[in-house]
Amino acid sequence: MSIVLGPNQYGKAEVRLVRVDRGTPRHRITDLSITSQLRGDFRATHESGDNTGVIATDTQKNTVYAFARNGVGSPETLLLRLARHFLAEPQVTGGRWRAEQYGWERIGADAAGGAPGAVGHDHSFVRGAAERRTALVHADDAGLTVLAGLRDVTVLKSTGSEFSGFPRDRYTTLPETDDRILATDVTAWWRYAPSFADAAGPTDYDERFAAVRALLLTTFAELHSLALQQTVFAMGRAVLEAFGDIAEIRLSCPNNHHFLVDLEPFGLDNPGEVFFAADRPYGLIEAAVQRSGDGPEHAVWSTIGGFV
Ligand SMILES: O=c1[nH]c(=O)c2[nH]c(=O)[nH]c2[nH]1
Repeated sequence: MSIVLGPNQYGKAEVRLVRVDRGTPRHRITDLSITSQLRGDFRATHESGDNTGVIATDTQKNTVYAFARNGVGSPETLLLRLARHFLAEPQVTGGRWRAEQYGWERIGADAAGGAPGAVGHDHSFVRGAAERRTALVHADDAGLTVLAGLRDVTVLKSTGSEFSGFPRDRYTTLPETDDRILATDVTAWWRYAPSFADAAGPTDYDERFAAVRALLLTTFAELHSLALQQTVFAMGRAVLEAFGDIAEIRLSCPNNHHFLVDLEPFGLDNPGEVFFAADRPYGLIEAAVQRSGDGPEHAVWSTIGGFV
């Protein structure tokens, strides 16, 4: 038996990049965390420390900043530029480039009765919620694959959610309910079919991201939910029905339980108004929503940890 090197990749993780577009007095900021990882023929460095072919992780980081000098565009476009740049080196045969984008809102943008025209301060911002936009470009022998997604989009509906009809055994204590709070932090990744990037004209990843996000949220809001599982599948199905060039979508949604507090000891009723928001344990509902007849699992999914 001999010991051999298995799959490997390397690069710089979480390169923090803030880009200010100051072409007009009304600045725009793009705040990203980017991870670049290369795959290919890196046997020599692992086996003998021969770094002849190793593109230093420091160089990968610097490339991110240098590319940002000409503008970032969408996270997907920046990642595609990075992928194509590194893939031009003969020893690089694949890789994974990943971005998380943090939201900043203009200060004053939410002020009631604002003046017509541009809303919010020109160059002062307040960091938004925990929500992040995500993007990933995966390269292997089969070519480039683009995923887009979002993380930790916290949503809650105060009615329009039930949970009943589940089996009861000697360990079941959960009461059935026909009216509960449904709350979750939506994390989703969707995979663009090659036809999305191949369409005539520039691919508008920003516009598509906004449309998918809006559809996920309206579906959450409008479906009368009999289970979080039903809501999760409906959100994914709505996206695939609306966009033929999205091949599949995967969702991961914790059930952020809100338990009705028993106020009877205080001589009070509680008609669905006072809740205890538990943070753990939580249900965790995950599903891939796919088109029937699609082939085996796409290789990109094995590169994303902690996801169905
Ligand atoms: O929407 C739900 N799905 C479950 O599977 C489940 N299990 C549970 O205890 N509460 C809920 N809610």
